[in-house]
Amino acid sequence: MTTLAPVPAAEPAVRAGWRSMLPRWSPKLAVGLGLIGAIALFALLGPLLTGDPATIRDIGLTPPGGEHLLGTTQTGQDVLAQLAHATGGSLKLGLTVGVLATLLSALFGIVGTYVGGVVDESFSLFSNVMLVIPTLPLVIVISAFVPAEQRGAWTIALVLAITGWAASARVLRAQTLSVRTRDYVAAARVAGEKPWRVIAVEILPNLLPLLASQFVYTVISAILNEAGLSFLGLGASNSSTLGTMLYYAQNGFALQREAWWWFVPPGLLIALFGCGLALVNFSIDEIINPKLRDVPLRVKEPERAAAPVPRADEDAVLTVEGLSVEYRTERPVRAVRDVSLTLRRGEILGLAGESGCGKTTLAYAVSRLHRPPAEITGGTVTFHGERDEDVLALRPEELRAFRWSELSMVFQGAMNALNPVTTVHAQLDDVLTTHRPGMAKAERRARCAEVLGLVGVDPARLDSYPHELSGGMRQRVVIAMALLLNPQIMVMDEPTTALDVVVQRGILREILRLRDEIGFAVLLITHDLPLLLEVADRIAVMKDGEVVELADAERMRLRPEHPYTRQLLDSFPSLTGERGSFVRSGGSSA
Ligand SMILES: Nc1ncnc2c1ncn2[C@@H]1O[C@H](COP(=O)(O)OP(=O)(O)OP(=O)(O)O)[C@@H](O)[C@H]1O
Repeated sequence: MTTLAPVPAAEPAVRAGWRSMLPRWSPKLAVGLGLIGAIALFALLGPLLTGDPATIRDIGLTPPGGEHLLGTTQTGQDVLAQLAHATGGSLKLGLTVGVLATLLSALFGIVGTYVGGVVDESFSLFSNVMLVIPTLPLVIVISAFVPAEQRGAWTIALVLAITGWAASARVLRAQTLSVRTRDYVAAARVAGEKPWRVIAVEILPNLLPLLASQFVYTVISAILNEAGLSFLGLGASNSSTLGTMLYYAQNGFALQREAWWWFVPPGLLIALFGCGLALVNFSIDEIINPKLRDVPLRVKEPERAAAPVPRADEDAVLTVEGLSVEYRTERPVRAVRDVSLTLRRGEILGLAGESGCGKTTLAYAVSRLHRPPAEITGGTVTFHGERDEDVLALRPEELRAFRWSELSMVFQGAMNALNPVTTVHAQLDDVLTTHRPGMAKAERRARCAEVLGLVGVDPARLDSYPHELSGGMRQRVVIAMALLLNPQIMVMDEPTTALDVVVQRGILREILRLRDEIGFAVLLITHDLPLLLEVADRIAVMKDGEVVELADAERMRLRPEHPYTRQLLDSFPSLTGERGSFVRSGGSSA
């Protein structure tokens, strides 16, 4: 595949090596790391700066002030000093439980599932049993069973880890079952990779966001559960945690005595720490999934003043003028460069070119379906309906109406776009209820049956589910869906590539017939130039994001002008049955 040359842009600077693996610095990540860092620093340095938290003074329940920044407890102990020690205790306990429970859930949820058979069944049974045992009573029983003097922080951590892994293991098992059957995992197994490597390299990276969120959840619930246990007097006997602080505040009637400084700071710290972990967790998705790394989550489309281009040709239905699209990634790619095209009413305009030349990007941009990091950097797309409309300047509600009513789309692999759990009728009907709310039910059903008939599918199939149809039938249903509202333009990107040649030709013949009957225009994208020579009226050839030649199909077949068009034509078996030079010189059959 040809990849376009990166744009020689100065910004954004390319991050090299391992740094390119890191998520982009975002406000979320900064706030999350800031919160965790500040709390961890407070836990580390606080005890050194605040003195002994156990010192009893004769100034019980003093509100925050100069000498005691966070006031004192009932027995005159400094709340700030207690908070610093307790934060350290809670963080250690939360992180220990988080690590232990995550390891247990990974063992039972991932390894067991990957190994399969009896191991999976027994691991799954054990997880289920652990899941149905009510956690809090079990924790209370185990904690109560251990004598108070032996009930240290480690014992509590162990108890919480043992009771806290099962739910995560269930979730991980479900996800592992799904990932285990994916093609790339099967390919790794066939390639002879060892089981531990398949788990570590193929499966685990896909589960990391899940593991990370389970870890965050376990840490937070460990801190909260420990607070609950301490509250009941079953917490660690030899350590101070935020939970024990809350326990003593409760016992000292802090709430009734309006001593908010005793219980608000520990509660607030638990909430802030959870918030920080959750924010960092969002950024972990970016580390794992390269697709998310460069994509701004929210992109505000630039406001454009409508600049419709008057039709140059009486018959024009769509004019694309100087359109440029760029992928704003680490290495920006100018996928479409200054493309100008005119689509005439009722014509089939073919768009051909090798893989990666920008055909799909152009189709998405024309339909305004491009998503970040793709950005339209220049040009106009004008639809010539009752009046000329600048498609790139349409507001969201105008765009929604424009898309299916005036311009519909059939994209690569569209037959997989059908929802497997609803009938063909329900899916066709959805389009009508959205765009034609005034249409009666019987009328809608009749229209759905009519379009199915148009594309050569028996209307009796309306009540079938997609899995009950062949690939060719599903593809026809998708085309029927695109026809429902009688659009003036259909953008078809490789609409038949997944089908065998006979079905492919059948569907294309159907499209030609429908075009003759209904009169819509088609922008037909494919890298199959000979196919375009058969069905298209005019053909545009793209290379490296630019249209290098645009001509009538007949002229292009007989007298291709651009060397690249000639090369492309030569690379297919010729229409007269002889093989093209590319195939011959390659020495192998195409
Ligand atoms: N999300 C993306 N981020 C960065 N670059 C991208 C992205 N999507 C596509 N590209 C690049 O844009 C260029 C055009 O891709 P596009 O999918 O439009 O090609 P195409 O002609 O439709 O190819 P094919 O026929 O294989 O589908 C390619 O160089 C591709 O690597």
